[in-house]
Amino acid sequence: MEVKSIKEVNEEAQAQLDIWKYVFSFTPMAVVKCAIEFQIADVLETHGRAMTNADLSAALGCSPSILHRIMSPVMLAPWHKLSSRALTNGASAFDAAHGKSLWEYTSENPAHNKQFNDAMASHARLAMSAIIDHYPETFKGIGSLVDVGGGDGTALRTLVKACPWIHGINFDLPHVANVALHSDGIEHVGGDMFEMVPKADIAFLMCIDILRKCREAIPKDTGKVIIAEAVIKEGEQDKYNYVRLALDMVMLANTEKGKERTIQEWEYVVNSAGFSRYTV
Ligand SMILES: C[S@@+](CC[C@H](N)C(=O)[O-])C[C@H]1O[C@@H](n2cnc3c(N)ncnc32)[C@H](O)[C@@H]1O
Repeated sequence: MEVKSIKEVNEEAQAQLDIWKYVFSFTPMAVVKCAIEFQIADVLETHGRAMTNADLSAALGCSPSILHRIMSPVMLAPWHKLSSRALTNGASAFDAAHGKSLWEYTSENPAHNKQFNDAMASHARLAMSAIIDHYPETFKGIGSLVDVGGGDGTALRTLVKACPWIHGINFDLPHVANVALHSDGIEHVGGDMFEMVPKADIAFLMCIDILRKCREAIPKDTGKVIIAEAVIKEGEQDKYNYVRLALDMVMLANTEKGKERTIQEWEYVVNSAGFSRYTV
């Protein structure tokens, strides 16, 4: 395995951070558009004094937890918030725009499927390389690993290249698994993760909501689930928080239930799925 110096790792992390900032630079405008659509300024003006998140969401008829995410001070900076009728109904903004979920849309549009998978692959390449650089111990001694929602298999290709002792199972929806590139040491399996996850020593997730199924897929005593996800740090202003919050807006806009989570929310999700221990 190629070993990078701390300076190189830090420089790469900073470059990735800069790129994420440019990629997501549109999100404050989306938030402002939402604030205008909600007429938040008018609601506050009419109310005549400061409003709590609970009062404001009640006045707007929208979900308090979504409003809280949109109203996050870091994302808002000088302005305010986001939403749409679709969001208050619980469907994603993507659904509202296209009349179907992102996954239905990609399954029916091969060109968009390719574009989306390519975009995810760019993310996977960077994210997996960073994970391997920072946590090489995690992958020692693993026989098999299933990447749940693994897209075109780029994350696994990166992992198996660095750790050739691992047998990789790339699991995604059939329309994604069927067009994934062949690669030695990796098998592609198509299916719905809410129904079953292929058996392996380790389940790896860069997207979430199916922890319970992952728990069933791994050995009871020795199995692990590795989750590569952001942890939102409320009240803290470290240099990555902008990216985490922007990613949360992307989830809000494109998925029905997807979100980035605080450590307390992760704790709840992990405990609810029946896991007794976790390490962050
Ligand atoms: C946000 S992408 C993440 C891709 C990749 N893991 C990464 O982080 O770069 C989510 C992936 O989950 C897949 N997916 C969505 N719903 C699924 C389901 N019900 N069963 C299996 N895969 C699903 C999508 O096709 C997509 O490839």
